[in-house]
Amino acid sequence: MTEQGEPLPIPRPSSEVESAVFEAEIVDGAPSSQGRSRWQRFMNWWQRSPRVPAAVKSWKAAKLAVLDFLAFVVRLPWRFIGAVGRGTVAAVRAWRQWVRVHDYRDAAEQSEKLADKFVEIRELTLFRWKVTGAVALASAALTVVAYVLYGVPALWAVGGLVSAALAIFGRRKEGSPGRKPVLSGPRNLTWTMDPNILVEAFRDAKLLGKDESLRLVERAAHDGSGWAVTVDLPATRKAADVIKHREALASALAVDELQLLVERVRGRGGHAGRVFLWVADDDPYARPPMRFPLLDVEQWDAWRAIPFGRDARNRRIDLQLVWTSLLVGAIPRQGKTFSTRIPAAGLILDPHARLYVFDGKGGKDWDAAEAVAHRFVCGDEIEHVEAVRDHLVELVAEVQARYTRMATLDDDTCPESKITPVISRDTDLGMPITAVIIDEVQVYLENSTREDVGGKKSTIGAYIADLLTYLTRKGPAVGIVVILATQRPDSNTIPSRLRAVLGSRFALRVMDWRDSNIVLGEQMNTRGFDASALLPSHKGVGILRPDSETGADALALTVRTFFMPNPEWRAVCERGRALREAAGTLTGHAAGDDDQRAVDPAAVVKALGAGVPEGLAALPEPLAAVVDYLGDDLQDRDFVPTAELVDALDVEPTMFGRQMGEFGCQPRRARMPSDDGTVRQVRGYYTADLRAAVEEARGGEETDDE
Ligand SMILES: Nc1ncnc2c1ncn2[C@@H]1O[C@H](COP(=O)(O)OP(=O)(O)OP(=O)(O)O)[C@@H](O)[C@H]1O
Repeated sequence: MTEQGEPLPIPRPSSEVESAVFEAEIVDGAPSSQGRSRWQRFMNWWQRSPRVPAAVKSWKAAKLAVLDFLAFVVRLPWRFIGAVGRGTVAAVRAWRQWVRVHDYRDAAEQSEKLADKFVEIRELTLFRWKVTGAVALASAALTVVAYVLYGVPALWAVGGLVSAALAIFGRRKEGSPGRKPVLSGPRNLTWTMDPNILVEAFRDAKLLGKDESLRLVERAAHDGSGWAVTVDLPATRKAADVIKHREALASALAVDELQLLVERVRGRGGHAGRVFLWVADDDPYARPPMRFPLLDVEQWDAWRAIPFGRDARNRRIDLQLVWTSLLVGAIPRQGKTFSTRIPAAGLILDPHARLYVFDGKGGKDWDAAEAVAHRFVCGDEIEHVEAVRDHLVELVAEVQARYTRMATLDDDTCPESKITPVISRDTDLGMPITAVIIDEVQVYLENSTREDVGGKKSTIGAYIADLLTYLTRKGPAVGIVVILATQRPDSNTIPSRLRAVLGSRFALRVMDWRDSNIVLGEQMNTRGFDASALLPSHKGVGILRPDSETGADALALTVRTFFMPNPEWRAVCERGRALREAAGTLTGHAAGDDDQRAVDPAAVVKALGAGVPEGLAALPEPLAAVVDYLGDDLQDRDFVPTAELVDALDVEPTMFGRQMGEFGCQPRRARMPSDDGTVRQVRGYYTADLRAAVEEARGGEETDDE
């Protein structure tokens, strides 16, 4: 793939499958319809007939068969020697057991009659030794006679017969104990030569049963910097389970799990049981940093997916931003700011995109963006937090205004009451793609300064969370893109109602699987994606879960982001400014205009309040999310099962239980009718307890305030 090639949002597991499709589609010339139909009938029969060997059904199959045959011929001598060795060991073992009368001895031992049978066993042992001696002498005599009569060829013939017999005796057979060395050699890469080892690895990883096997769709081939193979699982097994148990499979194949890529083959040529495996030759992420491709382009279009990084197979992964939003989470120093600057750079290089850049860290990571940002705040003092709040209020009002304006546009200009590329670039309409990029967003969200929002007591942090939730939920349709980066993605910091609407997620290394799930979504670790398994040395490497709305069909993938150090970032920002100056789109802070637009705060609060119950903004998480979810049910229902809340709020059950406990809400048992009409005991919360906790939380605030 070229650096400037078409975007590759979803890694496609096998180009082989694709090429087969193309071959079938290219039709050269047009034979007469009768001739063609006869030919087609013949081809149809040829392809489908079970009597025609698969190897002669297509060029590809024939090529594979020839390759298989050549590989078989090359491996034959080694396999023969191996089989003779195994046969010798097995034959000696069998003879030893026989000569020592093991079967008889064991039977006597089990019936506790060993002492009675001692004499018999001894006699039998002696007899068998004598037979062994007689056979050995007879064989030796026969060999000598053959040698005398026929010379050296006789020795070769005897040797050949004996070794063939041993090889047959020692051939690999399923379930033949004693033929397998206890300590088999390292498995890594041996499976590329012998598919049986791959099958064994699947069995060891408990992905196949004892009597099940794999079907090789494409034999192992070196592909890029690793080995690739495509297999079909037995009908009862799912590719999703292999992805889930990637770590077990990596262990069975004796490679680091970061080296093993497992993908389900989807679409044409794929099905739910077809798995593509790729095993990197070495650590695919321990390579020199990769230059950001957009450094070489003059300008970019924010509507196009932005080159974000490369996966283990070095395929470019692009990130679609319009219509979605992004949450980046990681522990410090893993590359959070650097990876957030990648999508930001794509937007900066589009002169029609407008940027709101807020940096809660207050360092110099983002200061170059000041030259292009419509609104810019850098710092964590109260005046900075207030400025962020005011800019977001302005933007919420802008979203409302955009919806109103869009309703007046004719169907040709605005066919779906959604922004289009044409609308976003029309300066008269004033609806450019607008990105809100906030680094260390927790600084603003955690600010607990009291704030009166529409006559109700709240905090600035909670208000900013509400504003961001609104922008993330309602903004995409009118061209708003929200990008948030944080080192604390827990539900106390980023309320679950905000997290739930952030479509794309990117988790660099985090402390444990819980944190990983908080960024990537519930249960992602059990589906094989855990950002705590990334190595500290893997800076800029994270798990990307693209928004399903953007058409990505991979659930998530590990990506090494492009690297853009400060001088290059600065150059991008300067180019963005020059582009805006040329296009006449440099506005706001960058153009020296920091005046806030006049906004009706009541209208904004009303907009936020739509769908948000009274006083919700003042409630701490996860209580606010519970109240938000229950709505009128908080009064109407008596009891809510914990499972229902955990499911609806997308929260981690243990942490949720602990947090609810802090508000005095302890889970209790209640009897509830289930779907099948039976009554079951379930754990959950009485709404009376929840209402009391809400009262307490609000009352507590008022007391604090006094
Ligand atoms: N894609 C990358 N490739 C190689 N190195 C990278 C990459 N991204 C980041 N780094 C390195 O990781 C270091 C930390 O990056 P960054 O400052 O973005 O981390 P952070 O998570 O934002 O840290 P903090 O939380 O302290 O702000 C950088 O100094 C950079 O050298």
